[in-house]
Amino acid sequence: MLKYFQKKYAMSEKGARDLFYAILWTILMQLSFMAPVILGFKFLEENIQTIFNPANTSKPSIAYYVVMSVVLFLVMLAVSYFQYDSAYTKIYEESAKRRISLAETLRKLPMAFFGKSDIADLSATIMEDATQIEMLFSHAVPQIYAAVTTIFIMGTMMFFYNWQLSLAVFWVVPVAVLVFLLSKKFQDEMHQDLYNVKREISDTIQEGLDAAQEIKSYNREGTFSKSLNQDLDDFEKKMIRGELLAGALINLSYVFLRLGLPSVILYGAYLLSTSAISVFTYLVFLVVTARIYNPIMDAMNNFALLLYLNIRIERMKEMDKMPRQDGKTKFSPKNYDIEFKNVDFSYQDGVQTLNRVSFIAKQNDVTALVGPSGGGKSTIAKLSARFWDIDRGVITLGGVDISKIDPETLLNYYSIVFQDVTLFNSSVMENIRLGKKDATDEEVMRAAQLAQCDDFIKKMPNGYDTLIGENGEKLSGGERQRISIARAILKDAPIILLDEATASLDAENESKIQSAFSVLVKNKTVLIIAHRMRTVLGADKIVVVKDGVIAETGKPMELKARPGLFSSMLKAQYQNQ
Ligand SMILES: Nc1ncnc2c1ncn2[C@@H]1O[C@H](COP(=O)(O)OP(=O)(O)OP(=O)(O)O)[C@@H](O)[C@H]1O
Repeated sequence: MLKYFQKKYAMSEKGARDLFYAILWTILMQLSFMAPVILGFKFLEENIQTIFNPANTSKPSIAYYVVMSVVLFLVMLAVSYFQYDSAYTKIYEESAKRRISLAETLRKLPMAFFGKSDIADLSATIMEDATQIEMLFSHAVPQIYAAVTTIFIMGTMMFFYNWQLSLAVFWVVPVAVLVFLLSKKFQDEMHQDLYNVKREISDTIQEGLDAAQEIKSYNREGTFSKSLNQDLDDFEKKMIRGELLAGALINLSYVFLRLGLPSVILYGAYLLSTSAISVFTYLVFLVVTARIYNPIMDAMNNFALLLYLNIRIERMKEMDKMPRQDGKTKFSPKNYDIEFKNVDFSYQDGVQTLNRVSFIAKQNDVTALVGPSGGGKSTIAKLSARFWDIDRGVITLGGVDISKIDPETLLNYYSIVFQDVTLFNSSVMENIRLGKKDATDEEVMRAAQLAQCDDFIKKMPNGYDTLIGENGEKLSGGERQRISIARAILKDAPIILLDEATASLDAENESKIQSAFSVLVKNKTVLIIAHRMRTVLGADKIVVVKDGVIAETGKPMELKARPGLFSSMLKAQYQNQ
């Protein structure tokens, strides 16, 4: 049973055990709530017998019923407390743990996962899905199991008491359940459909927010909001249509359930007229029938909710199954050479991006990755810091296979200066301090000076305390990159991954960035995606990448002298200048 819960509802072992206890206590609670009714009937039976049969002088003991009532009341209180504790407190604890574990999973997922499922979707899974599932396990699941068990127990007792009247009570249940199940398939499809549309809409909104600048600059606001409105309209129509149809089917099954009471009234009256049952039995069945359908309806409602949430649980299982990037957190490389040995890599199955890539980027050397666009330069640079895990071959840092090292530990050894610099809406000081959390203000300022940031920062209204706006929108491209270089200088990691700016910078910015680079790369292992002649020719080693394979490697002057891809690229660039 516990294993079943764990697997079916993607729960931890403790969570499954807590759910089991929550169900058990809910059953006990429902049974304890029935006990006073039974006691009441017993009391009535004894009194009615005295009314109908005056010869029977045995008086019921009032004291007995008073004591029993008090005892039952205390039992009900105690059981309710345990039910509440197990169904709410414990289940909410599980849910909090589930959120933390999802967040932990996210941290350990390879970057590849984030390409496929975007952030809006992931945060929806963590917050929204986890909240819905929390509700489900604290309310719906214990109630479904408890209702089914309680009704089974009550039904059996009633059949033993009077099987004919019990048939009149229960014939409606299988019919109603059948209609309900018929709607299940339809509801499943509808929910999956709606859920997908909803995800698409949040994706569109997220995309719109991310690309707000582009949408504005290309005057595409009208088109964007038109397509969003269209999606929202579709969603609304689908939802109304789905709700109406599902609602109609569910109501039909409720109508069947409601037919139970008239059946008991009519059939009971008939049995009474033939003296097959006593007035008391008739009364008992009328009272019970009036009450028994509500828990059945609740169970069906909860079951519908469970169907809806199945899709969410499946998605959580999907995330749990993703391969995680783990590894040792203790790591001491003997040097900072990066070596690729026969590395194969693909972003998607069937499309090989890198094919048997082998080269060494030596410590204290600048290794330049050059080659045509789309050849795989950025991929190589990112793989060297384990942004993704490779398909075949090995990448080592100081002789240690990086796939065996925890990604966060590994990243401590890298400074990454790419074009897509992420800046935060806080002060310039804090943005640079990101390179080294505990750096003093003096250290930050010194790094900024070395990265040639000092002059433009001092011109800002509040100097280092100026807020630089969401993603640094108040800064120019060259200034943003210099901030990111300052971060890297502050971090002072032994390996530098650099993506040289492709956008044309003005002469002043260009020369400042060059001097900032030269400070940054001193005595480091430098892997640079190079676009400019000056950088390419100044490198210690060139690795030419084309269509995912290494076309040539060597010193710049050697390659220049030799006919090949590099020399023809050089010629082409000179001709363009
Ligand atoms: N996240 C990704 N998912 C799927 N495919 C990708 C991804 N990133 C890159 N690619 C593909 O991998 C191939 C190599 O891309 P990569 O960015 O490494 O080339 P590059 O040489 O750095 O190009 P450029 O000089 O234009 O930046 C390209 O075909 C690209 O479309």
